Amino acid sequence: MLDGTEILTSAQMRALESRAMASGTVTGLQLMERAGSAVAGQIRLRWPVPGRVTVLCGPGNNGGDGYVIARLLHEAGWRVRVLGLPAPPGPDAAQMKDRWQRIGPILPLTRAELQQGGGPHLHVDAIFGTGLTRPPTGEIAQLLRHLAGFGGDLVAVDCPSGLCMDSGAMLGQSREDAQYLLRAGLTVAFDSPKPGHLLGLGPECCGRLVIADIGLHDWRVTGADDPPAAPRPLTEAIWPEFDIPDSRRPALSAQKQAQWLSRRGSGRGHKFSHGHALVIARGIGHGGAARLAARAALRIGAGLVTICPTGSALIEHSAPPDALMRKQVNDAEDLAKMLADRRITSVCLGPGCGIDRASDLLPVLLASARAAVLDADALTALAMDDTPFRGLHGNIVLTPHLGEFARLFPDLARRLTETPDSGPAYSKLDAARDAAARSKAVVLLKGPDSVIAAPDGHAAIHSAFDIPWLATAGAGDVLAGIITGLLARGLPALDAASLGTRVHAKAARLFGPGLIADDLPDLIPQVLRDISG
Ligand SMILES: NC(=O)C1=CN([C@@H]2O[C@H](COP(=O)(O)OP(=O)(O)OC[C@H]3O[C@@H](n4cnc5c(N)ncnc54)[C@H](O)[C@@H]3O)[C@@H](O)[C@H]2O)[C@@H](O)CC1
Ligand SMILES: [K+]
Repeated sequence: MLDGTEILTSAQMRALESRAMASGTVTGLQLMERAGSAVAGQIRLRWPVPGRVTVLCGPGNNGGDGYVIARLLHEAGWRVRVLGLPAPPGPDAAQMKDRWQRIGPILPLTRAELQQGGGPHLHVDAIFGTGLTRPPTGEIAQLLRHLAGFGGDLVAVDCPSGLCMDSGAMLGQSREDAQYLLRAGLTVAFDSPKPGHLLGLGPECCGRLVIADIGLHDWRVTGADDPPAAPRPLTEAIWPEFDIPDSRRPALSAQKQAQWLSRRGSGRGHKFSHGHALVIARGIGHGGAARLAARAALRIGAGLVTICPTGSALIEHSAPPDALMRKQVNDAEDLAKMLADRRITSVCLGPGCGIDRASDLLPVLLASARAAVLDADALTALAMDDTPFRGLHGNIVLTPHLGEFARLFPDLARRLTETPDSGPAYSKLDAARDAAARSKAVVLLKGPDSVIAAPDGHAAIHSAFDIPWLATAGAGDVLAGIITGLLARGLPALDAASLGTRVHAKAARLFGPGLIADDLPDLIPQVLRDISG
């Protein structure tokens, strides 16, 4: 199984569809037929015995897809009831509506009508898709509330209605305290996942996400000679159930990352050709986090890894792994001396290191222009600085969780907590990109929906809602170590952060529930075997 695919925003998706239609090769009506047919096909695959279905059709093209689904399911022997609006939709959806009306009636799209449906059956939500721009109100809001509470089989067309496809927020509802959430068992989206499928409330609302090919691939971005309207920059989704299409990103694709991991070199390589990583530790009694990071850096393939506590704490690090080197770093002067050795290719600062020590060592580390991961206490130390981003550069990875992010970028974090009253709502993707542009470093904003963004706007989303057991003490230290090891091996920061996030999550998936952070590093070899296959 390969995992990783391009993500398009709603605007990028509309631009892609317009390019396809402008080419004269395909019409909007044909795209709508393909979209509806993809959803009907998924329904027939998963519910092979025709039953009863209510299709809820909204005012636009999402509703148009709904009329196609109704017709195709009717032809397949389903008993179909359609609820829709009296106002005429756009020309394509209007044609699809007409075709349905030759088969059956359209009942009012109201909560009262929905409740007339009788016993258990399937519901198809084709009310709003990428065109949602404001919170649903009035009768439709009432109906969505009812759908949210009813717990039957719900299939969403493109997305559950009310979800902002660019952010994963429910418009008009706070992220922390949503009043109602549609929870589909299945969401069939078209061409590419959108950020909202992967971020925020998206995964919870979408259920199983299927991306249907509707034949738009030839109009994707291909290279420098694309017209200016081309959708870019591209983002990458990393999600357990996707296949990788042939995506042409400047950053390494997941597939190329895997090839990079398994490259063998000339056979004459020595340990320094795989880099030398330093992991800064602290005084006595605080070494666990740094040891987790160092073990992970070794396992991901850094040629050498040296753990650097204060002199008094060296003894604490004498236990295995014996492959780990130890060297005392008592102060900034010691670190400067070590970094004079150009064979040291990356540094991990933060896990268990202490805020004061991180503050002391940061200026020397930044002045050395070394690739580095700044995690945990190093992020807090940065946030306490009057000029927190001075000296950061594109080969540094900042790895904040939301709390640390709020300390470093309070205004961006605040925007994330506001209740969105129009779309596209401000997303975690926007926040990570803004933070990367401001700090000039790569930002890995951690969570079940991790976003990795570079200062130039390239970004990846890693969705890991399926592994809640990864939220365990020390898991972040292991991730910092993995990324440090990849940086040591020479991988650019955006790729090191996205590949590191992927390896980390895969290790957690392999282990399953009951995981503790100590288990993760030793699972890395198996993950590497799996992904470089
Ligand atoms: N454009 C195309 O060629 C294709 C579009 N497809 C479908 O079309 C959808 C997008 O269609 P549309 O752009 O028509 O948008 P939607 O069908 O998502 O939205 C319908 C209309 O509702 C209005 N609206 C937005 N928020 C509202 C609110 N809170 N209350 C009431 N009305 C509101 C908007 O003005 C919009 O025109 C996609 O999600 C997909 O399902 C597919 O058929 C594939 C082809
Ligand atoms: K929908």
